[in-house]
Amino acid sequence: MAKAEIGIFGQGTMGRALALNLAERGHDVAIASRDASEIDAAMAGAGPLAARLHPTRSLSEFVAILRQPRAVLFMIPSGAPLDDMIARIRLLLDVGDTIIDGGNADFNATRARAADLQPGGLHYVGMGVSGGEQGARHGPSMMVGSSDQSWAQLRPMLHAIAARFRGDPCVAHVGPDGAGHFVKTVHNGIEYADMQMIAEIYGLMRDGAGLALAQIAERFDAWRDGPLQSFLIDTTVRALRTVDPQTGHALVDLISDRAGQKGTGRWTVIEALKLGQSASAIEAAVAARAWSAEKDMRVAAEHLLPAVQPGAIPPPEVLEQALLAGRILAHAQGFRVMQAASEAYDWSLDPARIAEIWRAGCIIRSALLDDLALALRGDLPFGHLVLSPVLRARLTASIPALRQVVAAATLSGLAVPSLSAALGWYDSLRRGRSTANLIQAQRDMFGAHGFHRLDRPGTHHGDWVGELQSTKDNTG
Ligand SMILES: NC(=O)C1=CN([C@@H]2O[C@H](COP(=O)(O)OP(=O)(O)OC[C@H]3O[C@@H](n4cnc5c(N)ncnc54)[C@H](OP(=O)(O)O)[C@@H]3O)[C@@H](O)[C@H]2O)C=CC1
Ligand SMILES: O=C(CO)[C@H](O)[C@H](O)COP(=O)(O)O
Repeated sequence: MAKAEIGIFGQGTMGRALALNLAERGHDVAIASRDASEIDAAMAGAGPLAARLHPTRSLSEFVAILRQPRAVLFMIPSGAPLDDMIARIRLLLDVGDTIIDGGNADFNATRARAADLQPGGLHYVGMGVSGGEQGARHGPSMMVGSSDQSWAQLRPMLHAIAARFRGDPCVAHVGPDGAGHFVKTVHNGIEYADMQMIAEIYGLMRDGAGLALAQIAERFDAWRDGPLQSFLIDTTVRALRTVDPQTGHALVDLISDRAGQKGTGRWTVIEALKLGQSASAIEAAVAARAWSAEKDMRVAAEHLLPAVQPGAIPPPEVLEQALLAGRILAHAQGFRVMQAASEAYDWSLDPARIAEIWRAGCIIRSALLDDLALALRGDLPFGHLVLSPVLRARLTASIPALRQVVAAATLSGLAVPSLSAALGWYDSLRRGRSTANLIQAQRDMFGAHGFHRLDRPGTHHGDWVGELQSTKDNTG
């Protein structure tokens, strides 16, 4: 008998937590996994909520227990595992049923999957879910890309389980097909930049100022209630204060300094470049993770390349403001990329609503997002957050600190790639006259690419003086 309103395939970290969240809000959920022991563990750990969970042991049993039109949520790795599961389950579904991918997926693949399923009458939803295990269990932030029909079907359940910010559910139908996964991808890109900038400030305190771990934790702790207030600063304080029970050492000092990455940061940068945009602070964060992985080379390089004597590191209040400026700029880059995608794919993304649903539940939730939501609802000259009156004032106050920190780090030979990329972007935007006139001259000289003049219309070429020294050398 069809009993369940939704089915969740994949009972790993996220699938299991979402199933319990739905059950707690009174929804009947069918659960399935390729691994029967995951189902047993999910049922055993559900306590009284087990009454609302319906364990299934085969795909046909899973589909049969779902009310029609069916809604099947996959919480498994994107890519080949998902494609394989879609190929199997589509044979069992009926016209009007909906497949939802709640994992982190490349939005291009989401669009292709939606287009592939549509002729057979199946709906496909790409839904970004953020908040990690705790978010999924007690209230995630969700970014839904779907048809209006699928949104109407899913909305009551998603509203019920979403995180709430002052009563507002942190879930939105952001656009069609790939829009939800695109927005989630950019969310993760911002997450990468925020984490990297926090790590850069930690590095300045550790390697520049020579502070002990407890002192660094104290500094971050003091920022928890100020303008940097956020989930990621909270996680930083907890990380810095956790002691390994086996050794009695600070756990963070025992963790290998090679960062992992599953792809969403990289996708943000790739899509930004494809759209003719730059997300340089996010790119620097992706690159920093990649460089961190080259541990053996770095250890060797420390002895082969000249050391730099660290100079004075700015005081905590300056570090705090610098981190705030960097955070604002990373978000501004992310929102700029989303705006470009919205135009390119005709999505009509509502950036203010996106900021609103990121105010609770997700990994990048922070006090800043409330300001961003306000700024995005207001006047946004040239579509740039850095020009909104709210953020202009914030940046005017905090950019001098960012300059001070980037300068001190540079002179001390301490890498702050994300903070300095953010500052470089800000300084590029801030100049009415760039240096691209020289680039245009070079392009015309070596490739006859042409240029526009300030004093007359049309495309022109230069009558360049002299000859190229390198050409003379080669022919001589
Ligand atoms: N963890 C997090 O903080 C977040 C994760 N996500 C995304 O959610 C999705 C699930 O992540 P998470 O729950 O953390 O991952 P887990 O590794 O905890 O669970 C993955 C689940 O997918 C199943 N699975 C793996 N490969 C296959 C396959 N080839 N066919 C069928 N099932 C398969 C696993 O089964 P088995 O145990 O048998 O391998 C398991 O049930 C991912 O797309 C991830 O990117 C999104 C937001 C946050
Ligand atoms: O989506 C998330 C949060 O929003 C996940 O935590 C994400 O998988 C982390 O990415 P990575 O493993 O690349 O650091």
